Amino acid sequence: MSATDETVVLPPVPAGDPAASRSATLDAHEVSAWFGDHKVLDRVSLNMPAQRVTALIGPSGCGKSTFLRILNRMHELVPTASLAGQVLLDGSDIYDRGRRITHARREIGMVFQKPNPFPAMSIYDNVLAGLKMNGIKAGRGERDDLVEECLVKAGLWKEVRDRLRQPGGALSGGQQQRLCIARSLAVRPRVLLMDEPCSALDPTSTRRIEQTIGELSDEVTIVIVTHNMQQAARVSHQCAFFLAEQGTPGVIVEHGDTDAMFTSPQDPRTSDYVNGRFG
Ligand SMILES: Nc1ncnc2c1ncn2[C@@H]1O[C@H](COP(=O)(O)OP(=O)(O)OP(=O)(O)O)[C@@H](O)[C@H]1O
Repeated sequence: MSATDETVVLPPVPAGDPAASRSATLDAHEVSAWFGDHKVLDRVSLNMPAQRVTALIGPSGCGKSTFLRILNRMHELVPTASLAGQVLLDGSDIYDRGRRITHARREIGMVFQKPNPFPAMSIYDNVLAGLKMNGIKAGRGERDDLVEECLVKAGLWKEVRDRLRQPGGALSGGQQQRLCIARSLAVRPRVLLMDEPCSALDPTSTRRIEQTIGELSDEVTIVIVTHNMQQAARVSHQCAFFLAEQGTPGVIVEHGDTDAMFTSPQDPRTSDYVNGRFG
């Protein structure tokens, strides 16, 4: 990422209930994707409601990460990549020609599989790193408040409040991942995408991140890719089961309320997958 030429101000914390209002609904409509002439997703539609956690599940290679990256315009960073369809953020298409790519990425943040803080940069500066990249101005007092706000929300404040000037790289893996979540939150996104955020973490750190996801879900829409069925059951409100059968592009076989997907799936392939019979 690079600094942008636009200068914007930090979206205000809404008065009253800060949680309620920035979360937005994301709607994927008939999304198809290719790498070169290899089609990897075929007309995938999914509604990801505001203030809800949506889990994307399915075997390796079925297109979950590609779909996730399409949701904040990261797919187009791959030179051979192309796509069709629409992604609507509260009704407006993030791929509209008049819409800046930086705007989509600011509104729709991403947390990756491997924690990727800037290791030599202080914890404090790590949280604020996204502001500079997005050309967001904030005064000193505002920055201090924002660092505390985001670290509290990411569930890290109590552990680092006395060492904010120490390097981010000195934290444990789980703490680094929560620091990355805090960094994503600093630009006040409306949606947070998480691509297997716990796969590099131990069980204790994993449960701590899951707790953070639960705490955040009121204020930011969360879409998470996970291979861990217990995790999908624990953290998500709804699930979408992706599958790419015998070299065909990935599709959503079934989606719906998480409890229903796990207890009474409609499609036998979903049942087989959530019960660990393949994948
Ligand atoms: N940069 C790329 N260039 C070419 N093909 C790619 C690229 N990234 C992914 N693919 C292909 O797209 C298909 C979907 O991959 P994707 O990573 O989205 O699946 P996934 O379900 O997230 O898999 P996993 O669970 O293993 O991460 C696969 O066939 C993969 O090989």
